[in-house]
Order: sequence, then structure tokens, then C-alpha cells
Amino acid sequence: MTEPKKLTIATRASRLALWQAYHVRDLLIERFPGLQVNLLEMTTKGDQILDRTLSKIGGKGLFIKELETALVDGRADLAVHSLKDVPVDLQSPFTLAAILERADPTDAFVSPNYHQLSELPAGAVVGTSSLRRESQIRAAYPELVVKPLRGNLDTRLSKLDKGDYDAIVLASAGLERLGLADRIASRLDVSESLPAAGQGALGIETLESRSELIEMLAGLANPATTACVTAERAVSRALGGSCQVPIAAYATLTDNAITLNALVATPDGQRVLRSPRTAGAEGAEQLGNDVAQALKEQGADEILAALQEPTQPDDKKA
Ligand SMILES: NCc1[nH]cc(CCC(=O)O)c1CC(=O)O
Repeated sequence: MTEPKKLTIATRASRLALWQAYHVRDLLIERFPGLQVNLLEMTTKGDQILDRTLSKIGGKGLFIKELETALVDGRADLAVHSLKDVPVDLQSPFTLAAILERADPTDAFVSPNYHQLSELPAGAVVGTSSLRRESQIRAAYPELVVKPLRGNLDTRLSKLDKGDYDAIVLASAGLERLGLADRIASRLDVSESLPAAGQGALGIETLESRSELIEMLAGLANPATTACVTAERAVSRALGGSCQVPIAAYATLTDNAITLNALVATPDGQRVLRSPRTAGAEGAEQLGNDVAQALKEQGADEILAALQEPTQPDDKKA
């Protein structure tokens, strides 16, 4: 069996994606001294289209399609992704070869003038790029105005600095990776903003045919994170959460038991369905399915189906 001596990592060209790709390169070189690792930087559709919400332009797959094409063409051997951006229905010929240890999974509250959501006055404008955050903010703080916010992390922060928003909410892990943790006024408790499935974790994708490479990458995986995100992603999969939808799923592992919290909400925050549950770590996938089933019994399908309708009036957000 011949292990590759040279690997190319396909990555988006954003500062966050590059940090993540270099991080994986460093881990690989540390583990396999002498291995040569290059980066192939790519711009994806999701990076180019910035004037429409993600849910309108076709969801998360947009950020990984070009990278997958590079894998199939042999221009790259592996792709590094924020796991959150990897579709839950990843299929042959692709595979998630390793899920790395999770960084901070929380959402961060960033504001020059306020310390937390509860301090914002009525009518204050909060920017966020995700329906998941929007619905949870609206549920808890109906007097706030939530406005869409897209672009990479630097763009989002500059929009806050320009005064377009009183505060913005974005993933803590991304800010930390870019050395921007000092911009975080506070981290939202998971009871206030339940994270997205896989938030804070990195996934390494490759072709399922690359067995030697998959074996090399397996050594980078973190078993606890893998168990937790397996449960989280099973929730999204069972609910058909392929597009950007207000679904949150966050699991923790203690003494080999996984506790999974998940929710489905309407974007206006009027309805928030929750279903917490615990099971043994070996039953992660089943736990996710069970939680999804419990959410369906409360009406999750109805909420998600209403979001699919083309007449959905989200123009008011523009
Ligand atoms: N949606 C884009 C995205 N994908 C991954 C992260 C942050 C890093 C992570 O969650 O691992 C972000 C930024 C954000 O949501 O604010």
C-alpha cells in the first residue's frame, strides 16, 4: 500500500476557509513528516452571489460544488469544510473521511455598544445571515428588528462598523479562527441561540475510492465530536433540512451519553418546537432520527413545508 507523498487541499478562498485549510495542512504535516501539502484556492457560487439570501439561491451546496468537482477531476485530493456547510445528504462518490475536534459551538453577539441581546432597546436592528438565528432572536425578543446580513466575516463586521446594524450575531468559532475574538461582546447561551448542526467542527471530504487517503485522514478525527455531530446531522437529514432552514441541533457527550437538543421554528419566532433527548453514544444516528420524529409529531413538517412555498413573503427582509 502506498500512501500519497503529496496532497492538494481544495478550499474556498475566504479568509476563514483558508485558515481552516492551513490548519488541516499543519495537522497532516505534523502527523506525516515529509508529506507535501498544497492548497488549491477556489471561488464558489456561494461566494460570488452576495445580494440574495442563501435560502433563495439554493442553499449550502453552493459552497462545496466547485471543490467536489476538483476532487473528481483529480486537481485536489481532499476538501476542508466548515461541517455546518456540508450538506447532510453527502453522497457517493464523496465521503466525509474525518470530523475534527469541535471549537466553540456557540453564536457570538457582536456590538460596539451593547453587551448582550437582552440589553438592546426596542427597535434595535440585529443582523444575521441565518433563519435559525433569526427565528430564535424573534421568539425571545419580538421587539427587535432582524435584518439579513451576508458576506464573509470581514464584510459582516464592516457592515456593523458602518452603522447598518446595532448588533450582529455570527458563529464564535469563525471569529476565533480569524483572531477576531476580541470583537465578541458575549457568547449566546445555547438556550438562547441553539447552534446549527455541526457548528464549530471541521469536516474533511474526499472520494470514497481513496482508501489509503481515508486511512491517513482517520487519524485526525475526534471521536466525541464525531458522535455528537452524527446525532445533529441525523436530525437535519430526517427533517429534510438540505436548504437553509430554521433547524438547530446541538449535542454534547458526557460519560458516553449524548444529550441532543434540537428545534424547528418559524422565521417569525411564533412557533418554536423543541425535543431534547439522551441516548448512548453508540446510538447517535438513531437518537437524531428519534428527535426528528418527535419534532415531526409536534408539526415540524408543516413549518418546513410552508418555507418551501415560492410565495414566501421574505421580500420584507430585503
Ligand atoms: N454560514 C457560514 C459559516 N460557516 C461556518 C462558519 C463559522 C465556523 C463554524 O461554524 O465552524 C460560518 C460563519 C457564521 O455562521 O457566522
